[in-house]
Order: sequence, then C-alpha cells, then structure tokens
Amino acid sequence: MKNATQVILESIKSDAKSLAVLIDPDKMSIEHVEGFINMVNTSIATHIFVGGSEVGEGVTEALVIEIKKYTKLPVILFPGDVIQITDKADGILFLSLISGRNPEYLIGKHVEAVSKLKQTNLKVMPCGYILIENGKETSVERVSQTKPLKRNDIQNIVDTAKAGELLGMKLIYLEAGSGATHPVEPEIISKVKRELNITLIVGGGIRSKTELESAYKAGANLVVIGTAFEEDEAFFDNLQK
Ligand SMILES: CC(C)=CCC/C(C)=C/CC/C(C)=C/CC/C(C)=C/COP(=O)(O)OP(=O)(O)O
Ligand SMILES: O=P(O)(O)OC[C@@H](O)CO
Ligand SMILES: [Mg+2]
Repeated sequence: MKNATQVILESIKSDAKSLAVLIDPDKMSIEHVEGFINMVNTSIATHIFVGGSEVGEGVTEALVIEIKKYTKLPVILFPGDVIQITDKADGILFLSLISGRNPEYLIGKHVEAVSKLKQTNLKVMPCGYILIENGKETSVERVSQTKPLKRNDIQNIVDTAKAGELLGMKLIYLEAGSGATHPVEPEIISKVKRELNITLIVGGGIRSKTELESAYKAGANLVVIGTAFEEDEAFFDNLQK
C-alpha cells in the first residue's frame, strides 16, 4: 500500500492533469460535508484542498476530520494563516506569496508555523504563490496587504515563477483570486510553463469545463476550483468521470 505522502507526491506531478476542489471552511457546514464529498468522489477531482484567507480557530480541523470520513482523495491544506494547520490532513501547501513584498507572507508566517508543523506528519510542499490581477480586489490582496502582478506584464510573471523555482520551490501557483472575474489567461499559463521545470498549479475564477480544459491545454498540471461549486453544485454534473 502506498502511504498518503507517496500518493500526494506522485499525484501532483508535472505531467499530470489534476483537479483540486477547494473547500473554504468558512462556507461549508459540517452537516453538508457528506453530500458534497459524495459529489466530489464521483467527479474527475483528484485532490481536495481546504483553506481560506480568514478562518476561525479549530474550524479547519473539524472540517478535515469530517471530509476524511467520506473520501480517499488526498486532503491538502491551503492555508491563509498558521491557525489553519492540522495534522488531520495529508499535506500542506507551504505557500510563500512571492508576487508580494510583505515579509510576513514571504517568510514570517513560515517561521511561526515551524513549531506546529514539527508536531505533525503533514507532507510539506514548498509553493511559490503568485497573485495576478483579475479586475477586482481579491481577499488575498486585502489580507496580505500586497498588490497582484499586472496581467499584461507577462515577463515579470514568468521571471517571478522562475525565481521561485530557482529558490527551490517544488510548485508554482498562479492565482487570479477566489471568485476572480478573469481567470489567469492561457497565454500567461503557457509562457510560465515553458520556462518551468516544476509543477504548475492554476486557480481563481474558473467556472466552466471549457476554461478548465484551456488551462490544462496551456500547461496547468493542477487546477483549483472552489467558487464555481459554492455557487452551483450542479457544476459537478459536467465533471463526471
Ligand atoms: C505558512 C502558513 C502556514 C501560512 C501563510 C501562507 C501564505 C503566505 C498565504 C498567502 C496569502 C493568503 C491569505 C492565502 C489564502 C489562500 C486562500 C485559501 C484563498 C482562498 O480565499 P477565500 O477565503 O476563498 O476567499 P473568499 O472568501 O473571498 O472566497
Ligand atoms: O474559488 P475559485 O475562484 O475557484 O478560486 C480557487 C482558488 O484559486 C482560490 O484561491
Ligand atoms: Mg472562496
């Protein structure tokens, strides 16, 4: 039997086309988890991400325990803050917000997280997190007090992603922001992918199968979708195995 760590490492890899369903602990009630996860299980989703920009103490842990009752998919923390760390998940995206210049989100929270992480068996996945403007202010922008990269300055986006790789990050996440009006454009995805030798995650504002497929076609290895499921669970019908 493969353990959860192996499964995660092998499943988020640079030749895969994976889909993570993002569950925001603020928006999912414990009572609704069983039904929701049953829909996830019958879909093409390969991962469950759990996280939000602002989540109360203990909420994430209770949610992860409930999710784990109903699925074998890897559950990965996607935390906006240290209090979202729980050893009940399989892994954690150890995000550094490399599009911004706020030291707290570049390295501060990470130092704070170490004593907690040492008490867990979480698979820690270093991830360069790049926020790209989408036409409106995002929660990440507000919480981190940073500005996103301009979407027409593609060279700067490419160089930022490459700098993350050269620093040793194992994943790069191009983020338009939760509920973005404009997802990350295929041209940006493909130019970043061409320069990278590591796995590329793309998320923010993807609401249709066509947008999902064009992100894969452009080079995304893992796409993250949250808001589209929050707004209409019938979206799962389009994403059956
Ligand atoms: C190192 C640790 C443990 C924490 C810090 C990690 C960093 C640097 C995070 C970057 C900044 C940040 C606030 C990321 C949040 C990512 C996330 C889960 C976004 C989803 O946002 P929602 O909470 O869904 O936003 P809405 O509520 O607006 O939909
Ligand atoms: O909620 P959506 O817009 O799908 O975005 C997913 C994720 O990239 C947000 O951090
Ligand atoms: Mg959201």
